[in-house]
Amino acid sequence: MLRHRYGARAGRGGLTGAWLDGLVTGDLIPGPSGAAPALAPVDADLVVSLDGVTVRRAGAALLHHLDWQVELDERWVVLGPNGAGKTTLLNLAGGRLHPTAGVAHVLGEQLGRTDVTELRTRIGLSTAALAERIPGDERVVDVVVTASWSVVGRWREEYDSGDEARAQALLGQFGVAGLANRRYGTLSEGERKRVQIARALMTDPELLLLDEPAAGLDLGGREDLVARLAELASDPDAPALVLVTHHVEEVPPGFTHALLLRDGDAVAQGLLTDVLTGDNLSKTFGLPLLVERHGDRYTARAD
Ligand SMILES: Nc1ncnc2c1ncn2[C@@H]1O[C@H](COP(=O)(O)OP(=O)(O)OP(=O)(O)O)[C@@H](O)[C@H]1O
Repeated sequence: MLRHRYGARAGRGGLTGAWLDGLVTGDLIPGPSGAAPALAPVDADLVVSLDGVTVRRAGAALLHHLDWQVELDERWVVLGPNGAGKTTLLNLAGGRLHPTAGVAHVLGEQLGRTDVTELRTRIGLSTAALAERIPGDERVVDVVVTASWSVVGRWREEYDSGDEARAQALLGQFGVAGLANRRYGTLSEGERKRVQIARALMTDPELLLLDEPAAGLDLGGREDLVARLAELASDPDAPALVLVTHHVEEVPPGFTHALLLRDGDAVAQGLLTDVLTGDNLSKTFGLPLLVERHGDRYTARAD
């Protein structure tokens, strides 16, 4: 079992692992015997780089020839209707699945040519599928601390006081320190979401992927979570962030970029202020929408 090494992240200095040593832009990394050589990523600051990526399942393209790049200091929101391919994209960026076609690099590693077990230790992922696996009788602090060993459900793994202290601090960062000794199953949906994000941050990841973190929250819970994510987004030491949502109201201040997906295709992508327009959102959701910006927040309604 592979233990995460939290705190090992070397600031925001870029991906300077040995794999890049001696390589220049466009150099070829030798592939496995018989396989085509892989192109090195062009920029060491790229956290995610998709080049013509397609993901097919049961004959359907869940993602279709997608080009997308996330840099170290960027905070992305991925918006789109049900079935657009958002979770598929997060699972790809999280090293949970490989492209059917095209080339995907995550944290400098090419999917399909790297040990994803190692890669996953560098990525914080919070999805409904992972949340469903958390035992209801687990202590909240254990839900967070067990991320160190990539397990859900504390068993015989060993943790030291530093692990527990970090888990407590993260729970505090998300306003749920007082719940540390409660059973996870007794928490409200809003409290669970915050615990899940604290868990995803436990390993000091270089990339944090959040799938619909505000889903199921009431208005107060949503606003509280949006404020806490805005705080995270403004922290220069925070990992690169990718947040999936259906609602522009859930875009936290400080997020910098947006990708709009529909039926596995990118409708628009780039700077948030350029991308979150009525035209783009209307194409994405398939109905005429009016999008308004109020300071650093957005609203949308049928036009
Ligand atoms: N293993 C699979 N086999 C066949 N189709 C799949 C598979 N996994 C996902 N799909 C389909 O791919 C499409 C995209 O799924 P995905 O979960 O990525 O969408 P999404 O944008 O996250 O949707 P939602 O907003 O409803 O969560 C959906 O139509 C889904 O039914």
